[in-house]
Amino acid sequence: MVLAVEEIEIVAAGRRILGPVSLELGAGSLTTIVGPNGAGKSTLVRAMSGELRPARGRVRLHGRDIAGLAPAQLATRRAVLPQASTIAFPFTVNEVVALALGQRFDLDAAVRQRRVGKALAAVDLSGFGDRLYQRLSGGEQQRVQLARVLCQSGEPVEDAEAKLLILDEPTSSLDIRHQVGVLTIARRFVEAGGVVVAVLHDLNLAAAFSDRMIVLEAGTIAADDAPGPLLASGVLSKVFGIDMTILHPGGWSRPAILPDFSDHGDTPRKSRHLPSEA
Ligand SMILES: Nc1ncnc2c1ncn2[C@@H]1O[C@H](COP(=O)(O)OP(=O)(O)OP(=O)(O)O)[C@@H](O)[C@H]1O
Repeated sequence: MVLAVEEIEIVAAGRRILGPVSLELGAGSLTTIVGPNGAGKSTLVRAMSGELRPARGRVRLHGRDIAGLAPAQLATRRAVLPQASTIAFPFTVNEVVALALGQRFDLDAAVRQRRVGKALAAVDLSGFGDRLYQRLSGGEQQRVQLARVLCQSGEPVEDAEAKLLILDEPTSSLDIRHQVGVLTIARRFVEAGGVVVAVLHDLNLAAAFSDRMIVLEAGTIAADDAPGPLLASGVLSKVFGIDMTILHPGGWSRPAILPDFSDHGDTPRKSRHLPSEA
């Protein structure tokens, strides 16, 4: 098992905001975490990354308690894309991505530059290296941050250990092509033996790309299953409090979800502006 979350509880401001939660992530799997605003998704992935200490329970990475791993040991085993990243200094794109290699004194300058270039190419930003990060668009900045994460992780498996990527809303600022691009990168990473866990708000993307979806509701796991059976169970309608129509264009493995507005009068299909209804 690459990551094991064992009965963790996170307490903030005297209140339990997550838990108890238990789950395991194995090599070669892409898991998405979905759920309403405030359900505890970011809290869970911050605990998985070792950033937040649980009040109870523990997180093990490759069998070792994550709380006992030094930052440099953590950095070579897991890489984290946080929900928001601000860079206060006028760094170039190359410099931001190279921050990922800060602790890797074993890598010489040529190897570092090669890794930075490879990561930028993966996110479709070749040629952006000398530009100032602060002057990029929101979506470009998000892709630079993903490049930083890819640069840090390197190969999906090294020394027979699968690497873990933790991505908190990696597609929130991206256009549709780059959303698909980012999740394709995540899929390639797991197909090469790595592990990815991603928080996503887009249920269609989550269903299309993940092996497993975990639904969080009020700090606990409401469902944990492969996308097909999970969507069929109706749990998403219950947790989000909205009727949904599930389409199955490609069979169970690639369902698509549409919100169902049919009980609420004005639906997009019944718009007065459609020529057929004029
Ligand atoms: N440091 C904190 N102190 C007090 N409450 C907190 C703290 N951090 C998070 N919370 C609360 O814990 C709950 C879970 O927050 P979290 O950010 O994990 O939600 P989320 O599922 O990621 O939400 P979103 O979809 O809006 O990003 C929220 O109600 C939030 O207000």
